[in-house]
Amino acid sequence: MSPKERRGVMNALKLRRLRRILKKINARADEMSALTDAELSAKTAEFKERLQSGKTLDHILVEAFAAMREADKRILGLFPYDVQVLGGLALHFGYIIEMKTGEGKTLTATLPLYLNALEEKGAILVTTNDYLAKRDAMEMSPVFSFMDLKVGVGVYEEDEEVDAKRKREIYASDITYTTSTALGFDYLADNLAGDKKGKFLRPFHYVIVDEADAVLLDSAQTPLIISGVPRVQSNLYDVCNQFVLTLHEEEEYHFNREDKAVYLTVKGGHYAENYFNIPNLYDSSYFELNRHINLALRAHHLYKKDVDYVVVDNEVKLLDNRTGRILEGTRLQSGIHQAIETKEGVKKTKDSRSVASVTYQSLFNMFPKLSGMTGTGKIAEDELISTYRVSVIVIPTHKPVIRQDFPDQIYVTLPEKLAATLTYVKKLHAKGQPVLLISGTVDIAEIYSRMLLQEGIVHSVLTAKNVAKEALIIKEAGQKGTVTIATSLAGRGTDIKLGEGVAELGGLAVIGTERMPNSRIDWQLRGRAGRQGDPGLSQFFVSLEDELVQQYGGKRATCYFEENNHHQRSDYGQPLRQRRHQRILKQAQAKSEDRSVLARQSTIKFDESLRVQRQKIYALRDELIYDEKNLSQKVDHIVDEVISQYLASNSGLTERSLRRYILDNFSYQFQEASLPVSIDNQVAVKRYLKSLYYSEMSRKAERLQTEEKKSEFLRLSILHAIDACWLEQVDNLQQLKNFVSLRQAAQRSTMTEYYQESLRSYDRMCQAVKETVLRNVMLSTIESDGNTGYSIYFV
Ligand SMILES: Nc1ncnc2c1ncn2[C@@H]1O[C@H](COP(=O)(O)OP(=O)(O)OP(=O)(O)O)[C@@H](O)[C@H]1O
Repeated sequence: MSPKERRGVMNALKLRRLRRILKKINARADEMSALTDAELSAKTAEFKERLQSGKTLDHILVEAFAAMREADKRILGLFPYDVQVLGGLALHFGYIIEMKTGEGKTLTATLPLYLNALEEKGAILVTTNDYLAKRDAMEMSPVFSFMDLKVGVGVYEEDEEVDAKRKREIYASDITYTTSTALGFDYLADNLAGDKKGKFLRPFHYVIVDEADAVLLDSAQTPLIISGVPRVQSNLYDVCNQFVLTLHEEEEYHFNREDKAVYLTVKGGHYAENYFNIPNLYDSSYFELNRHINLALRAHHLYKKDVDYVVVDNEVKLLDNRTGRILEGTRLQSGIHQAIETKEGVKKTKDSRSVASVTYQSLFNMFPKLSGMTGTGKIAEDELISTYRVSVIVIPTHKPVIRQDFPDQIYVTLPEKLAATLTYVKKLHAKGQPVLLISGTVDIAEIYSRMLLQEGIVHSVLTAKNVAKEALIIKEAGQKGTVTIATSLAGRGTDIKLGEGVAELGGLAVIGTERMPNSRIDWQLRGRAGRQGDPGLSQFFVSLEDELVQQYGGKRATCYFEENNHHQRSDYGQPLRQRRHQRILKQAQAKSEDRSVLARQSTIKFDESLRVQRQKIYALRDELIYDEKNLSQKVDHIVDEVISQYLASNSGLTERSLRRYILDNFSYQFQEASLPVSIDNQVAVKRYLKSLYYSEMSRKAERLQTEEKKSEFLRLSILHAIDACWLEQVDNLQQLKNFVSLRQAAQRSTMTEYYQESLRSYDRMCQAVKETVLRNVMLSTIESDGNTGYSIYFV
């Protein structure tokens, strides 16, 4: 049995189990429809009671689905089809469901959301953009309120100030519609809170991720980052920029375009040692220099002006290379932005460091129950299983898909492809068939737009600039005679209904102007036609000059292109018909997909130690925030440990060094003429240092007056210490990651090295936290405002 056949059998088996439950749900339909409105909505309270008395979700599953299905019919006028109930069941059981576009995923999700919200721990639906989150929440909330459940929306207007109290209300809702980005940033913000008042999230419970493959895989490369305090600006940018200008490719540095990797060769390493007059570039004392050389190399070779960024008004601004738009306010992290600024000779901005960051993998893996919906999940199942431990079920369509997917038309050059696409569009347009032309980038979309204008064909262009407006336009893309040009992101998640008489013309025609970096996106694009059993067609036009082929097509494709890239060919303008060209295309796409999988795996591996450390730190913070007992004892213990450690590691203690230690850690005003202990008597020194601590604590206790305030003071002292040291550590790990990737050149086992070093730095951080706690309690000042309030100033 081939892997594909095996998957088919597995899928059928999974569906069989769900179908048995579906049968039971169907059997309850009449009983539910006989209920009055009041009786139906009272079901919610009844289910909750049953859960409280020890029943599980699976006990009430059949009845709850049947009740919610009836509510959907009464309130929304939509009775979920059998396939939607199957989809809903799979979502409840923690699968990612593959449901074709237009099959009604929004309605499907109401069933498992309802069931899982009954446990009163919250159910979250995550979509890809604000517009969809708001739209789905608005459209579905009538049925949830009818069933006595509250709906919250986790996305806000751009200028809206949302405080923790309001967020707490939103996340306390039974069902929250939000986006992956909003949820990620909220998670980080919640864990930066200094007290209970600032916390707003409940522990994660159940989530459904819409467009699961896009969120869980494609976006998973870019972590969400909250940036903060600027790092001290380095002057190494300029010297390293000068240095890399003197290097020769393949001599002193190696550049792999496919892997997007650039690094010094062994010879380059020696050259750097000579250039900077240092003994060993890879020694840890030259960490910063090495890092800056790496940054400069990357700035020069991996980031292209006008492709990856533009320089406007003496500022480097990043471009979104999928849409070609400027990403306002977005900056590259960890010094690469500054390295590009140096390369372009513009003024360097401050290099801010990341205060907190999380990847989608870590975020969604925190949910005890994760499920998702997508039009194209099966292709990526292996990766979804290995990364998220969720498997995929393909849900059959309500009506058979009758869309025709034609084989690609492949041309040698871009102009041939453009001309052929235009001819095809004109042919379809002449008979009134609506056309949706989808391009990979804004540039190409604009070229097509100009060509259509020259032909006098009226059309709309959508480039994902204004999601809400574009949703309205794309809704109309199925009307007779309509031509719409869109980038692959524009208008997704919007249903395209066919206009009158369009079905007879063959339905909507989706035309792809290039193959996308992965076949899942191709299928999503095709899926915009032929929804719910509508007729439709899809056709891709491709050239050997396309980015995908150029980058991943290999030598044979490049040679063939170079030999045939001229007008004199007898078959100029004709599509290439040999099978080998289809094969080249397929292999190029497969290679591009493999690269992305590898890149994601590497991100996950790097993220692993950060994830483990972050969870420990966040748990520690929560313990401090919610559980304040025995803080005094805890701090006593920490102080004792720090002092012992200090004495143990300073056997040759002098009076001068002890004085310095006291000034740095115990009191700025320490002025006693002679120390009242013998420096050789460690026990006495320790006793003396502790006495300094105790007397300072009693001074502070007097100021703070109540036990409650004293406890608050200690809590803040620890929290500040953790936050300050953790901030360093996040930044450290980021730097370490860059540093270690650089060492890949030296063929060491980079991951092992990274894990070992990150563990060591974590231990160092824990020690630093304790030392900072001591300094915080000793050196902080408390100012009372004359009434009952006071402010604490930490060092
Ligand atoms: N059970 C149903 N009965 C009648 N109409 C339905 C039913 N379910 C969904 N629909 C309609 O089908 C259309 C498509 O729904 P929806 O946009 O949710 O599909 P989708 O699967 O989410 O699409 P996309 O993949 O674009 O997100 C909507 O107009 C919806 O009202």
